[in-house]
Amino acid sequence: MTLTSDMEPKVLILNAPDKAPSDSVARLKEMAEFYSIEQASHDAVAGRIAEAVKEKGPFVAFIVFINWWSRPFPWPMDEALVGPLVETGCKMFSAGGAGYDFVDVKYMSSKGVYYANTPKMPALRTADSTAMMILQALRGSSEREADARAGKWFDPSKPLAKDARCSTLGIIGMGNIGKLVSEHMQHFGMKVIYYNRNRLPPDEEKGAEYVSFEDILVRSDVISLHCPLNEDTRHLFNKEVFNRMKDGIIIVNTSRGAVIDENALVEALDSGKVLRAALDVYEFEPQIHPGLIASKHTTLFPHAAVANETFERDQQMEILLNLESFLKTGKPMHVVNDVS
Ligand SMILES: O=C(O)C(=O)CO
Repeated sequence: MTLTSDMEPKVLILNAPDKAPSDSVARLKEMAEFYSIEQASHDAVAGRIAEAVKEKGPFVAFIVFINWWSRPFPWPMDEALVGPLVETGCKMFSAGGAGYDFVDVKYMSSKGVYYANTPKMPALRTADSTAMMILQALRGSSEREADARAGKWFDPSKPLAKDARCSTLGIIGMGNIGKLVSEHMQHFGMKVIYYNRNRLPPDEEKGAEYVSFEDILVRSDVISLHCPLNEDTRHLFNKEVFNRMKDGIIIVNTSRGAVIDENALVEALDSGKVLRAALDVYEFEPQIHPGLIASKHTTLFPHAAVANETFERDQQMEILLNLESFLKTGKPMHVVNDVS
């Protein structure tokens, strides 16, 4: 759909884009009228949307400025939440996040409306943090730090750090984040193998070797997860799959918590099958499994791998670019479901 000049497009926003550069916001204000509602629970936001549609609609787009830390989330972004917008002609939805497991994309596609994510800006930060977490797990930094804080000097009888140069990294999911992690870790001398639904074109592999899922399990010393959460990947790592991995495997997860069965991971950490785990995401956020907190062999982040002082500015910009592209061409920049 292309917006014609005789239309005065209205855009509904959830929270203000308070970190985006003011000139980009001003530019968009010349292209559309904005109405905003505030973040709350799913049902409260559903009510606010229905009211806004009735009083100020119809809207052509709905964009959302919330980050991973501000609760309550209004998710899922489903028919109950956005139905009144869809039914009155809203054609584009966008929120921050490379992941979009909180969006009912099937519903949006069935209604011929776009969902646009922000794949680029989170990827840079998450890949940096993942590289740090892989190194931390290889070196057992949490155990070392706990010893130092407890006044215990270095004890070489404990398992020594693993050498990145002698280790193979298995990446599951070779999208924007997986590719950056592959490049980062090759700089530290790791051999990188990857599994993805489809093999990448050779010029995008950049030294990583495409292998089967089974090969990832049996050849990797470290496995880093970068796949989306969906029906196929929920509990991809379960008890039976952990058992097929090398003894002493290291698991790093900055994708989505539910890709791992957390009970099975805790069991595998306790038995030593998994030597260490470095995690940013959890099955039941914001709760962290008590077994992961109790384990000496975990490095834990509170879904903050993406967070740094420039992130919100850049993510808000990426959402605004989706909107700008939609207002100019009828199609957002980063569509997840190409309904055109
Ligand atoms: O971008 C995302 O999907 C995130 O979860 C950021 O950590």
